[in-house]
Amino acid sequence: MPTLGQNQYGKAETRVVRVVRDGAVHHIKDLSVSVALSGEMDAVHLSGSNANVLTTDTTKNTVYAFAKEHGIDTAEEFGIRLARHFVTGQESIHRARVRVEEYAWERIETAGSAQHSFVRRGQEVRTAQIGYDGECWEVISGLTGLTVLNTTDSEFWGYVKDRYTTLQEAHDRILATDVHARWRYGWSDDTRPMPDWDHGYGEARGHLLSAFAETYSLSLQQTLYQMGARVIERWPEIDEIRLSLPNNHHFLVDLEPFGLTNDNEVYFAADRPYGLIEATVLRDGVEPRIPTD
Ligand SMILES: O=c1[nH]c(=O)c2[nH]c(=O)[nH]c2[nH]1
Repeated sequence: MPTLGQNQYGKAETRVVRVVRDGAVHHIKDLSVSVALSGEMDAVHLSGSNANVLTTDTTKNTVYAFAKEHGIDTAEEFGIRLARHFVTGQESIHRARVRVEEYAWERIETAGSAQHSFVRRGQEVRTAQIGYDGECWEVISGLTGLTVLNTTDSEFWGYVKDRYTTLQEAHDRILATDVHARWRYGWSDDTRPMPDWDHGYGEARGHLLSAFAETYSLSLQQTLYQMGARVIERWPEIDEIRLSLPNNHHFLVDLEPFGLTNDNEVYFAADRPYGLIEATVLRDGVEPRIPTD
């Protein structure tokens, strides 16, 4: 009989919006929560007994009930509360992974006094992944869709040239990317105080942006390393960071047919294909744990 390998189950992408009404001033949290549980699940796969199964419908309901009962402070705190509940609440469940995406809303400031209108903040999404096995915690926070661009201080030359190479060397190019970053906290033991998740997010985001802006880049790879290294050097709570950076190519348009020069002024922004530059940056002596895919 073939062997059952790794398995997990749960409700994916439960969308929960929690409104807190502080008089006329309202606050909003908008999350997508994906739960994956694993444990003693041989029987459900092999014999069809559901006796050990906490249903995915229940995991969805728990997300909504916890939003009401405990509120949503940070994505990380909410994920930790859920993971703890599933692992400690059911004997058959040994491990929980909770992934959270948070969509940021900003208040629309108006002349009047209304405090209940919001606008989505760009494409940026905050992410958190919580792992818990009943003993150790693993918190990987991050962001996607943070789009950045430098109009100078970027070169790319001196690369391998084979018979298929046509790329022209660039001594002053646009460098643009959509930052996808995941960073892993050293915190894993809940007898120790938890990091301040919101503060950590602000620190990591700020260091990523300042390193992107301040690096004179000879390749996106070099910029990536500088961004990751800056987070590791400046934020001691983070042990590992993985960055995935698409190279959003900006090609100079040939204006010669129109009798015009193009002195690094007019570009064609290509959306695909794109170079994809990915790497992990680690604190010295730390083992990598963030998945590479
Ligand atoms: O920063 C870059 N790194 C590359 O590896 C690469 N390859 C390429 O075609 N353009 C670029 N730019």
